[in-house]
Amino acid sequence: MKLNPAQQEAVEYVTGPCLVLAGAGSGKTRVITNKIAHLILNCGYNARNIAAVTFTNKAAREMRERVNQTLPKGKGRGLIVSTFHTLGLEIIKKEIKTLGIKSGFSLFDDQDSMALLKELTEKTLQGDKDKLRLLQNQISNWKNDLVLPEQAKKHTTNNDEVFLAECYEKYNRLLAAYNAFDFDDLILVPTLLLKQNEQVRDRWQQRIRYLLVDEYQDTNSSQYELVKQIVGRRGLFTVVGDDDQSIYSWRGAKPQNLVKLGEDFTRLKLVKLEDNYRSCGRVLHAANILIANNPHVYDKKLKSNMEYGEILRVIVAKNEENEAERVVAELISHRFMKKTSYKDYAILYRGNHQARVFEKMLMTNRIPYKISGGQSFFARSEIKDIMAYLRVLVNPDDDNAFLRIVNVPRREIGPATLEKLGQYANMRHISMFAASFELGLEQQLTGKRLVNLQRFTRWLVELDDQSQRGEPLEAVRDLIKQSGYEEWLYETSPSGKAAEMRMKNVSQLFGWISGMLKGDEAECIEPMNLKEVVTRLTLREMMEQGNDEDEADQVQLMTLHASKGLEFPYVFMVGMEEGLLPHQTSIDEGSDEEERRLAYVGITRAQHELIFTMAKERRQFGELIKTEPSRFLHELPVDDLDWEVTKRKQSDEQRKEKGKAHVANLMSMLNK
Ligand SMILES: Nc1ncnc2c1ncn2[C@@H]1O[C@H](COP(=O)(O)OP(=O)(O)OP(=O)(O)O)[C@@H](O)[C@H]1O
Ligand SMILES: [Mg+2]
Repeated sequence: MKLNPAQQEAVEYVTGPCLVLAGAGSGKTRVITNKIAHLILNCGYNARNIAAVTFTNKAAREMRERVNQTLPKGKGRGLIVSTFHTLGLEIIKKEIKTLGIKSGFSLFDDQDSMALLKELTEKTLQGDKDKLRLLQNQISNWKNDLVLPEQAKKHTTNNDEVFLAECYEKYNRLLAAYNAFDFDDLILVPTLLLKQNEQVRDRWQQRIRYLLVDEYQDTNSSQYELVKQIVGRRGLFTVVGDDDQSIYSWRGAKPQNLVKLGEDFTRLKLVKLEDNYRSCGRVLHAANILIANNPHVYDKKLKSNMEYGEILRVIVAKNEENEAERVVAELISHRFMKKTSYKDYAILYRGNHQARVFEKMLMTNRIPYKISGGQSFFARSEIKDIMAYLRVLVNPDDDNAFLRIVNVPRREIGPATLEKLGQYANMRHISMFAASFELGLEQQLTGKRLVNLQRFTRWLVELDDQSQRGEPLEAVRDLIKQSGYEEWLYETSPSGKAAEMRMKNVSQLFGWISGMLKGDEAECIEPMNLKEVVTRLTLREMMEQGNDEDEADQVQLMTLHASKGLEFPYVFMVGMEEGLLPHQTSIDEGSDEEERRLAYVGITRAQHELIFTMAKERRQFGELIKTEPSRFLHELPVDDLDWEVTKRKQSDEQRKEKGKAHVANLMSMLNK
C-alpha cells in the first residue's frame, strides 16, 4: 500500500513514542495498519506482542481485516486488535486470581446499572429520573477519573456531594455482591491493578511490547492512564488523533491528553499529515472553514488530493416526513443516474430518534438499509431474555438476570413468591438462585410455589452440568428448546410474523455462540468456553450494536458519533437545524464547540458529494415547532452551498402528491 513521505516517516519510527496529529481523512488509520505490518515484517516483532486499540468494534474488525490482508497467512496470529474496553476485559479475565474475584462475573450495561441505582435509592430519590441520571453520570465521571468511593467521600464539600459519594460506595458494594462490573470498571479495574501491582504490570508490559491507539483524542483519563501503565518507561507506542474530532467530552474524553502526552513523554516524536485522500476539494474546504471557528491548540493544515467536486446542496423540506421523502427520492434518482450501490450512501443524524422516519420511508420504498446503534440487536427483548438465561447459567449470583427470566415463559412463579425468596436471600446474604435450594426456605414458601421455583432452578443446574461436561453448545440449544421460549414468543407476539422475526434473532444469537465456542468468530483468538462467550457477548452488547452485515448492499444510517473514522461516497447530513445540531443542551449551556466538531466529523465522512437537509417544521413533544437553519450552515462558505429555494405557491397537498409521484416514477424506472 502506498504511503506519502510523512506517513512513511511515522510508520518507520519505531524506537520511541510517536504521535500522529492530523485532520480527517489524512490517512492516520492507514498509518496504524501499515505500522503493524511493518513491525511484524521488518522489525522482528511477534504479532502477539503488538496491541492496537480503536474505539468501536466495527473499526476493530476493519483494522484486523486490513492488517491480515497485508500479512502472509498466520503472521498475524495473536495480534490484539480491540477496543479499550475489550482490552480491559481481557486483562481482568487473565488476572482474575490476583483480583480475587470469582470467574463468570457479569457485565452490567447502563440499564442494569441504572436498575441497581434505583434499588439503592428507592427511599431517597424515589425513582426521580433526572436525579438518577445525574447520579449515574457522577459515578461514571468518578470512575473515568480513577476516583474510588473513599476518595470521593473525602473530597465532598456539601450534603449533596456526600449523598452522591455514599451512593457510589453502596453501588460498588452491590456490584461486588452481584459479582459484576459496569462499563467504566472495564478500564478502571485493570488500570488500578497495573498501577498498584508491579508483577502484573511486568507481565503485561512483556506481553504488549508495542501499543498503537487510533482516535486518541477521545481517550479519557483512565484510558490514558491505562496506556501509560502498559507502555511503561519503554514508551514504545504510536497514537494517532485529531483534536478537531474530539466528540466524547461527555464521557470524560480529554483532548488535553494530546498535550499531556508531550509532557509525559519528552522524547515524543510528532508527525503531521497534511494531505487528505478522502474528500473532494469542496467538502474539505467547507470542513476547514467551519472548524476554523473553534479555537485551536495545534496548527493543522489539510489539502485535498482530489478534484474540487460538486456543489454542496441544502434541501429545505416542509416537515420531517417531507425531509425523509426528499432524501429517499434523491437517493433513488442519484443511484439510478450514477449506477452506484446502496451501500455508497450514508444518512447521518445527531440523535437516534431522528432515524425512525427515514427508516419508514426506506422501508416503504423497499430500499435495504442498516441502522448502526439505536434499537440495537441486543436491545431487543428476546435477545435480552436469552442473554439473561445465559448470564444466570454462568453466574447464578446475577439476581438481575435471574429476575428477568424466572417467569419468562410463565412458570407460575408470582411476585409474592419472589418477594419471599428475595427476603430470604437477603437475610442469608446469598443470591436468589442459591436461596431457592435451601431447606430453610420451606418456612417461607410452601407447596406448589416451592415446587415451581425449584423445578426451574434445578433445570438450570442440569443445564450447567451439561455445559460443564463439555457440551456447552448442546446446553444452550436445550435451554432454548426446553424453556418453551419459542411457543411463548408465538403466544405473546402481536403477530405470527413478528414472532418469526424474533425467533430469527434468537437463532442469530445462537449462531454467534456456536461460532465463539468453536473459535471461528472474527474476534476469537481461540475457542472459548461458555463463560467467556457470555462475557464477550455482553461486551458486544454494551459496545455496539448489531448484527453487522458489513458486506451487504444497504444504505447506512447512523448517528454522527457512530460515523467517526468511517467514509462514504455520498453523505446526507439531515436535521441541520438549531436545537438538533447544535443540540439544544449545548445551546442552553452556551457552548457549541463540541457540536461544531461533530458537524466537522460528519462533513469529513463524505468522499464525493454531500447534501444537507432540514425541515422547516418539526414535531416536538407532540407540538409542531418552527425551526431555524443550523448556525453551522451559515458558517459554511457561501459559494460552495446551493440553498434550495422553496416554491411557496405549491400547496402542501400538491407537494405531497408530487413527492409521491416522483418516487413512484423512479421506482418504475428502476424496475424496468
Ligand atoms: N498515501 C495514501 N495514498 C492514497 N490513499 C490514501 C493514502 N493514505 C490514506 N489513504 C486513503 O484515504 C482515506 C482516509 O484514510 P484514513 O481512514 O486512514 O484517514 P484518517 O486520518 O484515519 O481519517 P479519520 O480522521 O476520519 O479517522 C482512506 O480511504 C485511505 O485508504
Ligand atoms: Mg481514522
